[in-house]
Amino acid sequence: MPTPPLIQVQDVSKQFGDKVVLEHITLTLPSAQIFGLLGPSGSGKTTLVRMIAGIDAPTSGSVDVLGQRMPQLAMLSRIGYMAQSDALYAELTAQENLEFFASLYGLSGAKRKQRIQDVMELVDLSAHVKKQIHHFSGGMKRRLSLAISLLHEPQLLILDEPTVGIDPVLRKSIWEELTHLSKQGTAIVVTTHVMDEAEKCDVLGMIRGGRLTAVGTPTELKQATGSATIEEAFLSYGGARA
Ligand SMILES: Nc1ncnc2c1ncn2[C@@H]1O[C@H](COP(=O)(O)OP(=O)(O)OP(=O)(O)O)[C@@H](O)[C@H]1O
Repeated sequence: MPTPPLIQVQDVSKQFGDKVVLEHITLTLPSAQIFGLLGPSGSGKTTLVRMIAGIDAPTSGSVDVLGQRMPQLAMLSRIGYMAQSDALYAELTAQENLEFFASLYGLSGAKRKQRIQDVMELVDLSAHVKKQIHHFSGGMKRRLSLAISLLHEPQLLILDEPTVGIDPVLRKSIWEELTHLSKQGTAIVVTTHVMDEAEKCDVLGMIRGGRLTAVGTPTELKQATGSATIEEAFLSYGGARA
């Protein structure tokens, strides 16, 4: 049997009440790579990635991940999701937050300890594990949220604007890690406003007003529009300045 595509979004539309937020989105991502979703504020990026993560369901159309129809509870252990706003317990320490989420993912004992140590090193927060979250800066909370999404070594990692509020040095190291994870076989879906991040994706989808206006590698999208930069390509596909 042929391997199913990693992600198959088929004619997906989404409405909230009367408001149409996504219209007829069809998108196939065949295998593990870094897929970036670039679009202005309010274009529907979060809505689309939430459906790929299985947190929300389409109004019409279908979403399949690794051959499984979404949303599906059993897929949660294979997907890591980092939302735009941090879902952390402010009264607990970083360690306690990590232990809580690790137990949700069924991690225990030595494995749990090791994974917590690894992900905290990765986001450069090892020195702050004993600190309560309400003492964390915005950037530290983002980094902890990223660490949590990686705890269970998901096959598919979905990151909604992961580097907002993170300084350029750490942003670079996070992107190096995403590239490293991708090379090891983790599929990554990331939403962004930032053009230099978009350049680092293997494939980009441009979204505007709930419609996918273009999909291709950064080079393909620049060539197709005769643009020197992704920002120019994005503008020529009708995007407002992101
Ligand atoms: N639960 C909801 N109920 C009603 N409208 C919603 C809901 N969630 C999202 N929307 C609307 O859907 C549209 C798309 O929102 P979405 O958050 O997906 O955009 P986005 O591209 O991720 O924006 P941003 O970059 O600002 O996060 C917006 O107009 C938003 O107000």
